[in-house]
Amino acid sequence: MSGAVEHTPPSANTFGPVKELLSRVRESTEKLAGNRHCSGTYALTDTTSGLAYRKSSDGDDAGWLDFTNEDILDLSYRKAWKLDTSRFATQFDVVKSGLLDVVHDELLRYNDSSLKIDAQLYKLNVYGPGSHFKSHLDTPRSDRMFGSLVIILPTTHAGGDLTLRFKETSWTFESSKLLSSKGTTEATPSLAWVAFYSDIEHEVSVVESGYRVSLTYNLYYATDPPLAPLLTQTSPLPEEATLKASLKDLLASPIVLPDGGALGFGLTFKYPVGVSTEDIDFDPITRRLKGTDALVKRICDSFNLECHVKGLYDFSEDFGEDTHVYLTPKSLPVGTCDEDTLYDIDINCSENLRVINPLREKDSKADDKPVSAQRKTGASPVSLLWATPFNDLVSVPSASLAYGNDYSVGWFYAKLVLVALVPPYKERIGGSKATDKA
Ligand SMILES: O=C(O)CCC(=O)C(=O)O
Ligand SMILES: [Fe+2]
Repeated sequence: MSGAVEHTPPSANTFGPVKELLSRVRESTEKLAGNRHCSGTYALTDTTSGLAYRKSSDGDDAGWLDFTNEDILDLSYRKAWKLDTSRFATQFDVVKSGLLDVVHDELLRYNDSSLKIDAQLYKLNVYGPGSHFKSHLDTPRSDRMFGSLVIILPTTHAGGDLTLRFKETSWTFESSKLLSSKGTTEATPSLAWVAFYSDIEHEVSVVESGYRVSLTYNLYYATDPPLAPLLTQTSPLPEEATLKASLKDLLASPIVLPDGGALGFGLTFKYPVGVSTEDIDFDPITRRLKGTDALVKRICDSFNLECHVKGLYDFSEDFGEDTHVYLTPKSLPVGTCDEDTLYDIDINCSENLRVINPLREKDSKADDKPVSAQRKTGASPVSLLWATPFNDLVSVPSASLAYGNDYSVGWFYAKLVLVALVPPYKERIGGSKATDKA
């Protein structure tokens, strides 16, 4: 075959050792532990504790709440209410408070340190006895939104804890306890705050007594370029060294992707992808990865592996062959998939990659034939080893419903993966030593 894949056919007896090296990379990637949330308290003063609000949406009758003196808190008889930012103003200034620097250190620890956080005040929530907030994910307001910051103001209440759930784990922020213990030991009350990636499921349990008042902020990556990157040094986690070592061994092996290819990492977090009729570019997400996803990229960077977030589209079921798996830098049109669509993907965009699994037990030549033998100029075939499996992790904002609620038309949302390009063995042996960049 004179197809575009020039790979040395791996003999079946090298599969075992390659799989072994790969499974070490997978295990060490899965063991990486990064922050998904961070929290604390913050002391208020008499110039940061006031909040003004309009009593009705059209009138100018205003109310004032002073959280250093919560006895005067005289809230509505209603169980729960919320105000958007057209109805209230708060003296507390999240930028001046320095909280965003802490959030940056904790949640954007592994990202390019020049990324800045833009916090947009979003809502004021008041929960009276019996009210709660049922489990939900925060709707992404843009592709740049990565997190949520919740500030719980110091009012005496019981219950109303905020629980975060991620995969099988959960974590509860008992703000009521934090606030009441602060209140008794300190002259000025403190607020309690928690920030988390907004694709993490969370809920507020029932408030048993008193009122719980929270301010929510949406956290975005700021668009304006920073003056100069901050040179912060973060101390590596022990698990990082394990991943580096296993990746080093993988890359140092001549039987692993001898002619080059790619490593694929299924992402751990969800990323907002705006739904539009235009192509959606996945590449900017490469710089906006969260937590351990950012850490994996950072470690790949340290081996000089070029990394890109790509969408993975698997049309194998539609065409009964497992060679119809594509990695694309941009979203494919939403709609049904037919031969023409597939032909477009395969032939019209040389940036699209067609995934070849070098560890397939079957005869790889036969598998290449239907696409690459007949269509020579299309998507470039790439030998790809899955370091961690891919999953359905792309969060589609509710705006997607603008297309209507009829899901039967067929939706092809990409699964997002981090693709690390691996140079051929001969080229990488010189450069496989991890630098101290990570
Ligand atoms: O009040 C809270 O603690 C959380 C509120 C919340 O999750 C939201 O407004 O989306
Ligand atoms: Fe929320």
